Amino acid sequence: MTKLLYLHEPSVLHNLSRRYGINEIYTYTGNILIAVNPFKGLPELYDVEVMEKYKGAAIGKLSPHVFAIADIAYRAMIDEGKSNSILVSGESGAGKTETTKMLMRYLAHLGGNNASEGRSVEQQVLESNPVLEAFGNAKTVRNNNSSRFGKFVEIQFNEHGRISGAAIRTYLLERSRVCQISDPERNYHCFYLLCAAPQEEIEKYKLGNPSSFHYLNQSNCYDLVGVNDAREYLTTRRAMDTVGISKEDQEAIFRVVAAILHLGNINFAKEEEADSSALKDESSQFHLQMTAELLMCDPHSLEGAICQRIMITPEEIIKKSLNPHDAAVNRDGLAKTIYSRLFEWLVAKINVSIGQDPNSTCLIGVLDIYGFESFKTNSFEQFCINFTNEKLQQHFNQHVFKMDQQEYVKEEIDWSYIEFIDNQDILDLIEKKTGGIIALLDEACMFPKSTHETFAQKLYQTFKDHKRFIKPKLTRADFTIVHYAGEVQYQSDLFLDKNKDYVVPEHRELLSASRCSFVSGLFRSPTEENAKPSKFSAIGSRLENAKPSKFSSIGSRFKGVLEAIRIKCSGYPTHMTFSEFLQRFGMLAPEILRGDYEERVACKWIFEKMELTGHQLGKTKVFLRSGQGAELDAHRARVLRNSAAVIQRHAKARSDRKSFTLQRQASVHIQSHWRGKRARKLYKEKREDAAAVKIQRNLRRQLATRSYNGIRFSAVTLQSGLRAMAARSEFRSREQNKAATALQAYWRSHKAVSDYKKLKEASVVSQCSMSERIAEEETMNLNMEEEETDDLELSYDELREKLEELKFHLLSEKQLRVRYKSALFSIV
Ligand SMILES: Nc1ncnc2c1ncn2[C@@H]1O[C@H](COP(=O)(O)OP(=O)(O)OP(=O)(O)O)[C@@H](O)[C@H]1O
Repeated sequence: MTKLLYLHEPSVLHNLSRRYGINEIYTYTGNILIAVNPFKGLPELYDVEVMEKYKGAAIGKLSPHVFAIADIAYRAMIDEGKSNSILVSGESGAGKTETTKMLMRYLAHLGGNNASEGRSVEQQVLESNPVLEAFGNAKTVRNNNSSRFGKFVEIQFNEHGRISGAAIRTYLLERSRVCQISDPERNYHCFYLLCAAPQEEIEKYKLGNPSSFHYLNQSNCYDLVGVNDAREYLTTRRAMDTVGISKEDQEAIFRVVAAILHLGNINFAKEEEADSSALKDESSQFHLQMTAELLMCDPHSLEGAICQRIMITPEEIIKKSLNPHDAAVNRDGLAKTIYSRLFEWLVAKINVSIGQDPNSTCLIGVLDIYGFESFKTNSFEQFCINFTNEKLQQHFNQHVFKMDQQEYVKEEIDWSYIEFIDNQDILDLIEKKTGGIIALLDEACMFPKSTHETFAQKLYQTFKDHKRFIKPKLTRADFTIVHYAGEVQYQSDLFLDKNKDYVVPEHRELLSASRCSFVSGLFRSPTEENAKPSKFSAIGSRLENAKPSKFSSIGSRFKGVLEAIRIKCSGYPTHMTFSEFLQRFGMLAPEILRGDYEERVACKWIFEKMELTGHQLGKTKVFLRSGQGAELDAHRARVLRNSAAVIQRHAKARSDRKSFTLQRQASVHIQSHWRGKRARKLYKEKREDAAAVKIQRNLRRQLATRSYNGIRFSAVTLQSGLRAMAARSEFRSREQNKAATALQAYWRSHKAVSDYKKLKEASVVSQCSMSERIAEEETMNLNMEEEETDDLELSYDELREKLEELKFHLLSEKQLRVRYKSALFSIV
């Protein structure tokens, strides 16, 4: 925004709307971040990756973002060891609460713990939100879940930059809402939640439809679109459990909430006696009974505390009856007191549950407070809110501008006075100890006879010539203040009642005597105890404490934004002493640092080297134009980055070398082991192979031997078989030969026998024939010669001899036969 060529409302608006059109909802204005509510989820804008990107990133390097603001606050806290605060401001519905949550999420991301021991602090802060919202938020015209209180969340860090505790402080709870609402708004969520509670609780507290209660039926809005009150009731109960509120305390809390609803239904009627009132009807009687029952106090005392007022005068104590109107105002006062005490109790309980770190060195505060408000009807709440914003604006002016200009004079630098809206006169008008609006209001509250009209008259009288105060025409009790952001007309009618924040003594007496320790405990705060009964702590005067320690804001009323841009562009927002400057930026020119130069000269040289112009060098300080600090920081970051790179390179090289050597050693070790193992394995394998070869060889040999033996055996067997066969065949053939020989012999002998027989037969035949022939011849011879008969006889003898020879031959044939038989037998 500070770089816009023309700086006026249209160009700023145009810039914002163009950026909004491309979902760039954030815009920088110097160190202020303007956030435009997108009214739609942009989850990609807030995820963890985005957080990581913004971690330590130089401002302006990335798109403007709420994380960048949190990052600056955190880094500054770590670097300088100083606490920081971030102010989140804007009108209702602008997105303050959402932005606060984002800031806390980012801070938790940077400094969060691992939460190894139960829930982390940041988690507990976020978990307490539903409780705070149920009791401190309500539907307004602009926001269905509008926070009706200001909040300062203090996140404490330990020396290591880790979150070590947190505290929530609340401001300006809108008390009047408890008794008064206008259509279409709602009262605090908790009333509707309780009316939607489970049936047994409804019966226990004698509740019913919200429309039956005066404090709720002043508006026609009972339900919220998309919100289920019954479910929200259970969620709130669960959140109460988480925060550590016991079941008894929870029961007491809702009993008190129910009592307030019944209290609102107690109505009054005029008594016969002037200026006195009594309960209007039976219904009021019932509600009084119920209120007393729920608050566990005496119903008569309750009635007395509402319808009467005790006046303490130096002479005596007077009990004054109140008229019905005043009794109703008194009743509402009691309701508001109880409710605000209840809210304070819840905040205190949450703080105990979250836990503070007493040793915390630094903190980051996030102040979530309404911005400037101007409505059709502006009452005391708007007055307080606008006063707060005036104070914040003053702080901003002081911080950025007023103090600067004083410094310029002191440092004798060249500068021209820059006009700026100094709101000191408005602050004087409001808060001046004597005669300021708040002082006059407190004064009016102290006088029983004062009315808002007498108060207004006093204002008109006192400030008739004040240029920031206007008495509007045609009104008797309104007044207008010209705030830095514009004119606002206030209606003073409820100023007195709303400013009376003191607890009426009768109310305190009544409730501190409650049989319920929770209720009596609400009215037993040490500060209250010490307070004098006649004094009260007016809300208006208490506001002065709302001061953040350092200004770093997000958003502002539009006029404030323009003013901020203008101031940013015109002055010298950054100053630092020469030595601070040299300490921070000396590294940009180390050669100068090494020389023994005067500090001022050294600073000048650095500017020359960086080719920066527009700055100023005072007597002891350097004054930088807007953006020059960031520019120098960017150079410094570059030098640091480069140095860091060199250091890292060396460190990495060293550590790498070391780890390399170690690794090498280790790998050698491993390799040698490996080789040894491998060698052993190989050797083993070889041995196994060799053994296998040997076994195989042996086996083969065995096999060969066995088969050789087998073959030999077979051969021998075969041979012997063959031989036996041969022998047998030889033997057989010999036997056969023998037999054949025998046979032949036999055959021959047989043949010889047969031949012999044949021969014998032939010889017999021939002999016979011969004998016959001889006989014939002899017969012939005998016949012829007688003497030849003797010869024949002789020849017969001879024949007989021959026969004898043949017989001999026959004998030998027998022998042959025997021989043959024996030969035959041996063959077989
Ligand atoms: N950054 C955001 N992204 C998306 N929606 C947002 C964002 N900021 C605000 N909203 C929407 O706007 C609504 C109102 O925001 P929020 O309650 O934070 O306003 P507020 O300024 O705290 O209002 P009030 O002063 O009334 O409490 C939220 O409920 C949410 O829907």
